[in-house]
Amino acid sequence: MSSIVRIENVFKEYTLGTSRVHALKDINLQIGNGEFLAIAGPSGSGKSTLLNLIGCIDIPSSGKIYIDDRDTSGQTPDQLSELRARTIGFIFQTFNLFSVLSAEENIEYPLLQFKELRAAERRERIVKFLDIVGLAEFADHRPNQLSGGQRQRVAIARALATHPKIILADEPTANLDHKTGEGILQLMKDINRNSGTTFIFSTHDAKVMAMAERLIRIEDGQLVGEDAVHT
Ligand SMILES: Nc1ncnc2c1ncn2[C@@H]1O[C@H](COP(=O)(O)OP(=O)(O)OP(=O)(O)O)[C@@H](O)[C@H]1O
Repeated sequence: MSSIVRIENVFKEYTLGTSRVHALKDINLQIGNGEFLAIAGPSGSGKSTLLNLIGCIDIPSSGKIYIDDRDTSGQTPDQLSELRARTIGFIFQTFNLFSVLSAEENIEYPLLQFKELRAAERRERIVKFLDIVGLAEFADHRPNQLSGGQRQRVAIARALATHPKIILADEPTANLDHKTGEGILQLMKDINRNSGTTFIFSTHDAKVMAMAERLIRIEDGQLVGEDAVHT
């Protein structure tokens, strides 16, 4: 399996007033194309920081990150945002949908940045991904007309619509009840199996961890172990 993400000797520090926070300390990690991987750890352990670095939302203080064999260090902000737009889809714990847009408009929104995509192709993708997440009948509903689980399904469709190689999900089930959260994880897993899209998600929920195929543990900014999960 080729690596879609390669992290080498990555450190991340934040300065807070006069003190320094060592959020990540010497992280080394390779993630294969098509993996379904969970990053688990307590609050403040560095999960979001790690996801933000993989997502090229932030850059390491030192060390290297390769995404799809591209070295992300030394790239301009424009090059990084292009890499992000074409390679990575994001799912957030708070869904982050536009409240004034319908489900289908939310899914279309990231597609508008790709000038080569014509309206007919955008429509095709909206219909396809609404169907995959089981919301074909809710196309014209706004977020406040949808349940939490349905909102996260719209967010999944939106993340998939750009055909990313990697989907990053920071605590995707944190605002959902257990049953709904498990449904969301199962949907992500089905999509991973059917499409080969790599999924990397963070969680501190044991039930969600149990659904991962690979589980890495982070504590106090360091990787402390890995479980192979058999599913
Ligand atoms: N922008 C920032 N400025 C200063 N410190 C930060 C910043 N972002 C994160 N930190 C610190 O870095 C450490 C790791 O935070 P991070 O958000 O990555 O943890 P987490 O595991 O995602 O936690 P949670 O589960 O609570 O979201 C924490 O000590 C946090 O306070």
